[in-house]
Amino acid sequence: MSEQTAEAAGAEVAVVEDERNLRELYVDVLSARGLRVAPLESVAAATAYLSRRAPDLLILDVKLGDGDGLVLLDTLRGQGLRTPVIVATAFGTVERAVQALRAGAADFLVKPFTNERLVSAVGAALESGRRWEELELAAPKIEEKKASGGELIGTEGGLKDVAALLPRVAASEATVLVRGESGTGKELVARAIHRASPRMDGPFVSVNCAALPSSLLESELFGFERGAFTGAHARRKGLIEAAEGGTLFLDEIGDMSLDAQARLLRVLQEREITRIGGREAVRVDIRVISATHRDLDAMAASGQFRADLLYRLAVIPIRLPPLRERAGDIPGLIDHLLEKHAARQGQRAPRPDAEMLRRATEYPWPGNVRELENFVARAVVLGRFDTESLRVTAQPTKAAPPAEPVPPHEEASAPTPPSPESSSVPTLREAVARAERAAVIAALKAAGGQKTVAARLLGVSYKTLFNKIHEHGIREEVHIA
Ligand SMILES: Nc1ncnc2c1ncn2[C@@H]1O[C@H](COP(=O)(O)OP(=O)(O)OP(=O)(O)O)[C@@H](O)[C@H]1O
Repeated sequence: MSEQTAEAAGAEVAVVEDERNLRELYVDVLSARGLRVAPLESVAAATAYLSRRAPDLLILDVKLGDGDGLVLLDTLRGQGLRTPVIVATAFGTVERAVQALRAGAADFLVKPFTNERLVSAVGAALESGRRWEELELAAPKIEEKKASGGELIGTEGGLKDVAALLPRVAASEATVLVRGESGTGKELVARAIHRASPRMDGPFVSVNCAALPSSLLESELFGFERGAFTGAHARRKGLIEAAEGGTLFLDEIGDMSLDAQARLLRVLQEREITRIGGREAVRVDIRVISATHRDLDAMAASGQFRADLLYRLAVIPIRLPPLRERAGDIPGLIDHLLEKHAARQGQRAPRPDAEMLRRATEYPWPGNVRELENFVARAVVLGRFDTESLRVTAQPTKAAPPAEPVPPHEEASAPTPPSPESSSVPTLREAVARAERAAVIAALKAAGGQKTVAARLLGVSYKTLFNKIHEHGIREEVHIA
């Protein structure tokens, strides 16, 4: 806890442990590091203590004389407790640990543990609590700029109808739900609607619901009042209020927790919000456009997404087709993207030849227009099309079945792409990528699809896991399978 001790000195740690010896051990070890320790022997004592005080860290035994620590943790989180929690358990199974992390624990200790393990877990949890506070209290990361965005190119697969519909959709105040695979242009469409709407001079606030753990997403969206939780030293407006007079774009809405969904439903019904920890309702004038690549109907049928919210979000549903369903649009898109990137990079665009166009239209583009755009941007930098990458990566290997394609541009951008002759022997880069992908999928499965939990199991940050999921093209079904 060396560096962290300085941060943590004087921090208050509440320890709920029914075994006296262990309680005393916590007090001895942690007080020696300059922490203030409140020993509590039961669920009842913990409940009474927490109703009066908000410690900086809570250490919670699972099996307590008068109850279950995880049930207590669940209740406390439900009541809005934001304090980081370490769960200590003698039942060192992965299931129990996963359960603890799912209930919102920052870490878990398997008994018996060493003093060093205790000290390092406490240091890290206090540090993460501090970082979390900083994150919460930092100036809001609001993307409040006017919506910029390109033209919607293409006509195939129903895109022509979408383009024809946009002006009417823009003129209305109706909520819009844009569905489509990743990279099909959902955000592009949302921005186009905003730009053509009477709200065009207002902000376009884009929020990626999958990029933040659910508790953070709620406070980002709804804001909070001073004292709503530890570290909420000042009132802060949320992103919904920041979108006042403009458009709120909720990307990856299928990743929103059920709690946040319930709050959002109230916003849509009543056009007002209540900040976290607040009582006063604040009126808001926003238009909501949301997007998802998930099957929200199936999620609603299985109770993972609120059906009543889905109806309200999808007053105007728009489906964007994957690029493989509109291969005829590919040459036009290539021209458009070449112009865009050549202008941006101040370079001359290479000219596409017939062979490249043939391969490009046959290639399935699992990353859709975004992948095509990366391919074109790379061509502008290189001064030539990396046609070979389309051929190599268009043939999925056994390790990357079509159901879960790995975005090929990752491999295509490798310094030494694998040669066709060596396809039975993976390069080290490929082998590492496969192992990494398998580990991410295994962790997501073990964590029941909860990314916060999976990230902890993998020993990486939430953001790293999020990036890896995208990098390896792991589909959402895998998360919850
Ligand atoms: N029809 C299109 N015409 C021109 N550019 C497009 C088109 N569709 C997508 N793009 C471009 O492709 C890139 C990805 O699009 P966008 O971010 O809108 O996709 P998305 O569906 O929101 O992706 P994700 O679900 O991963 O967030 C952007 O740079 C966008 O401008």
